[in-house]
Order: sequence, then C-alpha cells, then structure tokens
Amino acid sequence: MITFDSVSKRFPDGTLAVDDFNLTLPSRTTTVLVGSSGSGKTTLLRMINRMVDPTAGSIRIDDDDISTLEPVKLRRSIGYVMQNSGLLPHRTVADNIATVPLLSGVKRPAARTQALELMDTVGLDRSLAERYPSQLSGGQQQRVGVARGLAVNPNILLMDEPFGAVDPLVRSELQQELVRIQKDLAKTIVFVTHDIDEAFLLGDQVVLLKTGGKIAQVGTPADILANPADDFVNTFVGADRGRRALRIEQVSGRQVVVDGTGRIAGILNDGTPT
Ligand SMILES: Nc1ncnc2c1ncn2[C@@H]1O[C@H](COP(=O)(O)OP(=O)(O)OP(=O)(O)O)[C@@H](O)[C@H]1O
Repeated sequence: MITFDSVSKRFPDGTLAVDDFNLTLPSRTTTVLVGSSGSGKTTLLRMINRMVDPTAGSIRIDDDDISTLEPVKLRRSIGYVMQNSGLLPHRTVADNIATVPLLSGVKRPAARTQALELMDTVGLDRSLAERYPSQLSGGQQQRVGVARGLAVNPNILLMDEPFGAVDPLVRSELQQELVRIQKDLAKTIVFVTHDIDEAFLLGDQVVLLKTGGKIAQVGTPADILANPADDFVNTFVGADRGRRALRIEQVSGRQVVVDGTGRIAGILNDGTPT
C-alpha cells in the first residue's frame, strides 16, 4: 500500500506542482492518475521512488516513511517504465532488460536467463535478444521497457505514459498485454496517462486530477462513469460528447465499456481473484 499524506511539491522556481495531496493506493491493484498536461501526474509518480522529494507531507510504502529510505536503493527496488522506453541505444535488448539486476550485483548468466524469461512475459520473441533498440518497432521497444521495469521483480511498478508514443492499434495491444501481465503478477501499479479511455481500461482505481494535483474524483471506473462528481469530470469523461458517451454494459457476464457508437471501448476489471 502506498499512502500520500498531505503531500505538496513546490519547485525551486515557485511552481506549486502538487498542493496537499492525500490518497491511498491499495497493494496489488492498478491506480491510474489521469489529467491534463501540467496537473502534476509525473511529479506525483516520481515522488514515490524519490526521483522528486516532496516539500511538505509524507509518503509511506506499507509502514515505511520513504524519506527514511536510501533513494538509490529505493529506486532500484521499484520498476519504472517511461514514454519512449528510455532504452540505452548501445546495449542489446537483453542487456537493457538486465541493466538494474547487473547494477545490483546479479551475475551475468543469471541476469541473461532472467531477461529471456521476461521477454516471454511481455510477449517478445527471444530471437530479438541481441538486437539494439533502433532495430525494434516502437511497440517492441515499449515491451522491452516493461520487461526492464519488471526485472527487479518489484512489488511496485511506476508507468509514466508508457504507451503514449505508439500508434492506436499497437497501443491497444500493449494495453491488453498489460491487463494480462497484471492478472498474472498482481503488482501495485501506478500508471500515468492523459487518456481517459486508457485510464478506465487499466485502472482498478482511477484518480482524475486538476492543476496542482487536486483530486477532481477518485473511484472505480464504474463509480466515475455512473456518478461523475461535477462538470469538470463530466467534460473529462466525455459523458456529453458523441463518440465518448461511455456507458457500462454486461456482456457474457463481464462488465464492458461501450462508446456512443456501440463499439466496445474496453473491459473493466471484473474483480475475479487471480
Ligand atoms: N523541475 C521543475 N521545475 C519547475 N516546475 C516544474 C518542474 N517539473 C514540473 N514542473 C511544473 O509542475 C507542474 C506539474 O508538472 P508534471 O510534469 O508533474 O505534470 P503532468 O501532469 O505530468 O504533465 P504532462 O502530462 O504534461 O507530463 C507543471 O506546471 C510543470 O511545469
């Protein structure tokens, strides 16, 4: 469980990126932070692994106040996946995946074996192990990024717009893959996106943010769709716009999100124990 308790972040130039943020992120579920540009999503995410330290308040992981933990050690114990994958261009796929385990002292053969297993996990053919990032498609690069995030077998996986830069079809494949991986691995995932459809598809808990990290609404996708808190949420969710007029329907015993044209926009987590 990750707990934000009255957390604020003011950058040295005076920007108040996050203003008195309070939230609990339950373990083994996916929390999605969604909001427009500059609402503080990335700042909130980076405070969890101490890439950014708050100027007020505290963050706990289970019972540990993270300000008491050593930042490098903390960072290496938490998976981090970013947009544009952040892969090292002069290292092969296998070496990219094994970066953090190697830094943490895992021996090369063991790290390589594990990297190949992780390629299976994220749906990458092992024959790509010796390629360099520039020899992969954008979607394959993002899969390598996810594998690298999982390489330390973290309890927590932070994902900052990981699928933002790929085309819609590949994006949809990657989203479905993440749903599958999460069903198997049950990590505590914190996922940042601009895209409300992606948020509803992936989130057990969805947090809609306004400027300053102010929470407009937090809840399950079903809660937010059924009872948008105010006009801001309504507009963001697109409840009053044609194609995005999302509603929930039961199909074959599962809850699905259907858009204004009747197209299935996503499947909600059905809460089935894994
Ligand atoms: N290092 C910094 N120094 C000063 N201001 C910053 C810094 N990093 C972020 N900010 C500001 O803090 C606010 C929140 O930024 P943040 O990147 O957390 O938002 P975001 O919701 O992730 O935006 P985006 O979706 O565009 O990535 C913005 O006003 C941004 O300009």
